[in-house]
Amino acid sequence: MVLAQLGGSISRALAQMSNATVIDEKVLNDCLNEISRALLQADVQFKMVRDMQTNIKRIVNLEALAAGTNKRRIMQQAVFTELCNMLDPGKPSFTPKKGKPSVVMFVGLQGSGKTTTCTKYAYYHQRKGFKPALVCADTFRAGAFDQLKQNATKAKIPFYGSYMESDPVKIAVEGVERFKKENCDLIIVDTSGRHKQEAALFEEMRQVSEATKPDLVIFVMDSSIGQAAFDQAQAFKQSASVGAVIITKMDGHAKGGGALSAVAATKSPVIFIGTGEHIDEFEVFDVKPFVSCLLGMGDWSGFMDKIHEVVPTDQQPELLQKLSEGSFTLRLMYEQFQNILKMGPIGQVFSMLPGFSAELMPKGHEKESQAKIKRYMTMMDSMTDAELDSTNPKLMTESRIIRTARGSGRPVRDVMDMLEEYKRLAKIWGKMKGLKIPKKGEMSALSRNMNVQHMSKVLPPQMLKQIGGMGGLQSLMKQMGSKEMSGMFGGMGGDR
Ligand SMILES: Nc1nc2c(ncn2[C@@H]2O[C@H](COP(=O)(O)OP(=O)(O)OP(=O)(O)O)[C@@H](O)[C@H]2O)c(=O)[nH]1
Repeated sequence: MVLAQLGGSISRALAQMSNATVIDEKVLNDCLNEISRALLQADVQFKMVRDMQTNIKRIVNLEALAAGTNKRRIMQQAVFTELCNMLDPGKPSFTPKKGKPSVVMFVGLQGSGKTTTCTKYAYYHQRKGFKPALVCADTFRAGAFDQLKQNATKAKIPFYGSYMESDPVKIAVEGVERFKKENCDLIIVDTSGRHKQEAALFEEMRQVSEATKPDLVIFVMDSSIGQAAFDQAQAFKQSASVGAVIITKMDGHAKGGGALSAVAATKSPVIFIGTGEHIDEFEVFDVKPFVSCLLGMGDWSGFMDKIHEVVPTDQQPELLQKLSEGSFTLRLMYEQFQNILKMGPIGQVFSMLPGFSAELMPKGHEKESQAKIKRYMTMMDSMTDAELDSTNPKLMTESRIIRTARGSGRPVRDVMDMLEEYKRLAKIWGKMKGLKIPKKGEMSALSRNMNVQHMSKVLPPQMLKQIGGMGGLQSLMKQMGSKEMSGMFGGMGGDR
């Protein structure tokens, strides 16, 4: 991904700004111009970049910037918030429910990865306990039905299509009716693509949509199309009521900024991204980690922030040490589950540890998520110390899985689910291998900055002004030690 380049350019712009002795309007403008240039190069649409620039100028208080020692962070936070807002259209998309038949129609240009993505989407839901089915209403591309058939057979997903029939509407209607009768709860209709946006394609899409009345229309977009993303997404939105977006080929050389444009054009959220040709190279899309990555804040500082928020202070050095050695074990996962459960009602926990949010705790399903975490912990209670402390999932042989299932009174499938979850998290957290642990002083400086940020939100604005804004608060906390300050102002009610 070329996202790293974007991160690098933004980091350089921020560093230049924080090195300036005096922060005035010009320095701020120069920094914003640099950031805008970097975003444009990453294929974010021009108008969006311009709006973002205006918004940041409105948010960032020049006085606070001048006084605060951590200018870079203040700006970075502002850019981060703006990009997150761009990617969050403010309303979640339709989500299928198990046991209740839903029809989901896929649209997109030829070669965008539509057919592959239909199967990935079906497979993802199948693993979550859905009964999906695939309908090939793509009669335009020779070979489309064969491709879908092959993919579906591999994933053991029922499919419907025809070599003879040339009317996509007829096939779509027949397929949907048939799978409704067969009690499938997620009927996925793959439609034709074209090499470019053209009237015939849109008319066909409209007819299929009218005949099958989908609960959700997903627009599939190739991430490498660059600045064309906005117009393409908008054209699809105008012809079919697109309710969600999936961006494919994020593993390639795409710059990633197109995702922002697609959301803006369709006013619909990105729900998944494709990260490879294989059926399981498909990830739930989570706005915050994506933007962290886009800004190059990613792995290190974003990760640290989250650890500071969720992991108790005394556990932090040990956790970081283990991660730097690349040993994310089941025991570590267990301890992080404990931390999350201790934080109280999950619904109120705004930020979670990296990787823990979207997959494990989808919004609106907090109760189930909490129960799932407890179930996972019960299963881990039946594992041996060697298993918990190992980073090698192969230790969990078939017989050990059966034994753990029996020991915890859970079905074997649940143990396998838990191990899958572990593998997923180990992949995310494994990226921390080789990280440089901050020295003691650096660590407390980091926590202090976190606390300054937090305090500035918690304190009534009047009081913050009296203290001398962000800069005043920062030096005050330095003098008093951030812990005492946290104690002093604790319980004043914050933003979460
Ligand atoms: N690297 C990578 N390749 C992908 C991804 N998604 C799809 N592809 C590949 O992109 C190519 C086109 O995918 P298809 O699924 O055939 O595209 P389509 O949009 O259905 O094309 P039409 O049916 O002609 O409209 C195939 O070679 C896929 O394997 C992805 O996330 N990453």
